[in-house]
Amino acid sequence: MFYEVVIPAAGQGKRMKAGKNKLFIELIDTPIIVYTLQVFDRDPDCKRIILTINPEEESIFTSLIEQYGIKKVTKLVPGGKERQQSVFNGVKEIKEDGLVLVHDGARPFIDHSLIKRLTEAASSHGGAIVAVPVKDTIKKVKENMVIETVERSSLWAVQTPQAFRVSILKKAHEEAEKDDYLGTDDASLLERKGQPVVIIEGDYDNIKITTQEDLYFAEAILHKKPVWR
Ligand SMILES: Nc1ccn([C@@H]2O[C@H](COP(=O)(O)OP(=O)(O)OP(=O)(O)O)[C@@H](O)[C@H]2O)c(=O)n1
Ligand SMILES: C[C@](O)(CO)[C@H](O)COP(=O)(O)O
Repeated sequence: MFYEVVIPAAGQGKRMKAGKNKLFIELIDTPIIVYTLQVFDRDPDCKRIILTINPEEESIFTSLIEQYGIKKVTKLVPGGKERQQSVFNGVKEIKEDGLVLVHDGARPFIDHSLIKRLTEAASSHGGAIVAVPVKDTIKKVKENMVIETVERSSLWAVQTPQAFRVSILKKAHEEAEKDDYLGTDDASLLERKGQPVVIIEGDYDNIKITTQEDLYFAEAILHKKPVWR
């Protein structure tokens, strides 16, 4: 299944405390965002990459795309204050009502077989996301007091890519914008309107590089599975 991918890369990396967009931090010798871009650039099913960026970082992105020979980035789109706005700005660039994947620039460790399973599920259900079963016990806490232990067997830690029919995702974003609703992932914009979303079991290696600790997890993953090198 052919698809287009929107990669939100316009964040500030505040939790990384690196004083810059964390996507430019190098893992071994290559910036995080390059690993992510290369996965899709090398996927024959990927028709094009739409990258949403902070316009002040355009020259950095442009030189990385050139230096690493990334071919499928057809558009650098200005991101927004929130991830959701960055994604929507990217989705608006898509004219055909085919399949679109939304994938965090901060998640470099995904592979083509998982993408294939995801796009097949999305083409028959309208929306599909990657997730892994939660391993920790999760509790709801209020003012430092535990108020509820959440039944773990039904909990999944959601990742990206998230795959959708373009028209369904566009409508969900339009409605969320109209309702001033902000979600932390794109699937939540469909869920709130009763749209079906299926889960595909992914991989614990598919981490989102968010805080300093994730950098050494990431280097360990790269050494274990150099497929991304
Ligand atoms: N306004 C935003 C916020 C986030 N992102 C992107 O969405 C992905 C997931 O967001 P996150 O991991 O939270 O990145 P940051 O927002 O940069 O991190 P922080 O919240 O720590 O600032 C990242 O690739 C990030 O670049 C984006 O395009 N636009
Ligand atoms: C979309 C996501 O990666 C799914 O887990 C996550 O919600 C992004 O959250 P962030 O705070 O924008 O990184």
